Amino acid sequence: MFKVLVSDPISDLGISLLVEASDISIDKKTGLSEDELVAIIGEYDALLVRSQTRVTEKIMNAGSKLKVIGRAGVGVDNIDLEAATKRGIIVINAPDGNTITTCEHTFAMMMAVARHIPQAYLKTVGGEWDRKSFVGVELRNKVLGVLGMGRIGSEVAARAKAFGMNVLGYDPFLTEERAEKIGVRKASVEDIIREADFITVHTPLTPETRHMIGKDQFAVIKKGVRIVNCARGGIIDELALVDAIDAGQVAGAAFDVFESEPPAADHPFLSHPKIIVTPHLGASTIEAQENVAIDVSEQLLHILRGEPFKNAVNMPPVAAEVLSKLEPYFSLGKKLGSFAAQITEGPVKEIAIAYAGDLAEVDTQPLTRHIVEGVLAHHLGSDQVNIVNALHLAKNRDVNIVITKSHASKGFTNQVSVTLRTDKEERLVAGTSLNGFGPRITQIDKFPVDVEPQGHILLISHHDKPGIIGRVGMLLGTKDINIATMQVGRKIVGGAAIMVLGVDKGVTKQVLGEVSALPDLNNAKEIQLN
Ligand SMILES: NC(=O)c1ccc[n+]([C@@H]2O[C@H](COP(=O)([O-])OP(=O)(O)OC[C@H]3O[C@@H](n4cnc5c(N)ncnc54)[C@H](O)[C@@H]3O)[C@@H](O)[C@H]2O)c1
Ligand SMILES: O=C(O)[C@H](O)COP(=O)(O)O
Repeated sequence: MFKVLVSDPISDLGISLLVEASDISIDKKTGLSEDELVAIIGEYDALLVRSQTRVTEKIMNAGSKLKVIGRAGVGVDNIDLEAATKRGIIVINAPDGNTITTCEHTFAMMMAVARHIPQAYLKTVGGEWDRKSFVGVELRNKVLGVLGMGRIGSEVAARAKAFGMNVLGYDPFLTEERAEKIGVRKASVEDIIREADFITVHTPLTPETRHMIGKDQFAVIKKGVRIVNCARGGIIDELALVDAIDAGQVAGAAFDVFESEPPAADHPFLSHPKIIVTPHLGASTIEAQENVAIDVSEQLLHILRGEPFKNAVNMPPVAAEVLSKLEPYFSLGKKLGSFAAQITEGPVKEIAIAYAGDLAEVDTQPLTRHIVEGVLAHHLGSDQVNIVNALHLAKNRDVNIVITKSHASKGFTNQVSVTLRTDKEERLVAGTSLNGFGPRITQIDKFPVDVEPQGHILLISHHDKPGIIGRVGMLLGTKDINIATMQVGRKIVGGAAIMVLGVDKGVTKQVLGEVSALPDLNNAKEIQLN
């Protein structure tokens, strides 16, 4: 049974998938402090949050069973991603579910600031019939500058066109072709600052976007501009904005987000007549909350159940067509890494991975993660390593990872080989996935073999002499160890050879010692693959 803690208000309908799952138990505890979370997080396999819960390193360190943090929404700036990656905790989000909702809120804010709606409402309900103070402006024929043309920015641009606005878009990834397709003019930040009557920001908050519009930009910004921020507090310098409004440079602003949330009671936005605010409501619709909760719940279930998943924030995304090529090799890759680690003496200095065949054509990094996980888990413990932190842990331990690729694959469609280098030796294990037969180990060191990577395996190195197989079989028989499969490999008659035995149960060190002591035998090792 997996335990999931929901620590922010998340749609009940959206998480019904989790509620109904027989292998999941859910606790909802919202509004907890960091210390309160630290005290209970140790019980949970997964944590589900929105933007209120700050998931700090301290909380993760206390989450000894924590495998995944799900963010029902886009922004993950409330989650310490570096700490999560270090600890191998997968962070997932729901990037698509609240796009339209936030875009619509942006529009509501833009229209509200253009027509002074909140200010007029307050006066009207206060008993005043003031029609003079609230003369607004039309959106039609105005220039809208959109900073950040991702999911939300692009939807805002599309709606702005329907309002007859001329849209300028800036985004480092906006190509001329895409701009043309969306119907916006590709512009620079400077163009937008100089030309736009309305500016709306839709970027994440990064060191680069922090105070993207600040004192310097307000000094040259088009007089009378109105500014909307439904993305993240801090993209626009709040104090510089207040000064620019007071100086008559900016006509008004509409903010859904703040540099610090909730803002202090004396925050200048809260009492400014030309600034309208909402309390981070961009994603707060019934539809969006259901969407994001459904998306994140689905992914969370996949992760807890060990199934493939998408939208991991602390791992690069994998295209569906790449994933379909790599997926048959994930379990094999981990087993090759584990096999190699179990037969290699000394601390690993280098993991050399060779991809041959069709695999050479795709981005194999996800598979590399599984292989490195297999290698490191043998030494660090399988509860300490996973595909999220495997590369990070290898780097921290100065383990060099070398990848080579070639199109030739010795007759197999694909072959993956893992070579571990230590101060003492270099060992190689290679494998493939055979259509209809599944994963196979195809080579151990220089010896070609055909071994199913499963269960208890005895790897015996010996001299190729008559009678040796019988002696090993006899000895194991007297110890009540049944041999399920057997493979022998040699390069030349009478030379060095290996024997790979699949056995039905584990072999004690003592039995291994006795096998190794048999005449013409060099050594025997047991490998366990789950
Ligand atoms: N107010 C809310 O409740 C709410 C709801 C949803 C999303 N958001 C926030 O809105 C923002 C946009 O969300 P999205 O889903 O569109 O994200 P997205 O990733 O689809 O788009 C962000 C875009 O910003 C661009 N960008 C990055 N650095 C930039 C820079 N220096 N200049 C210009 N563009 C830059 C990226 O290239 C990307 O295209 C995020 O900050 C998200 O957290 C807020
Ligand atoms: O990044 C997001 O998805 C938005 O800021 C929404 O945050 P919320 O889930 O706390 O409303």
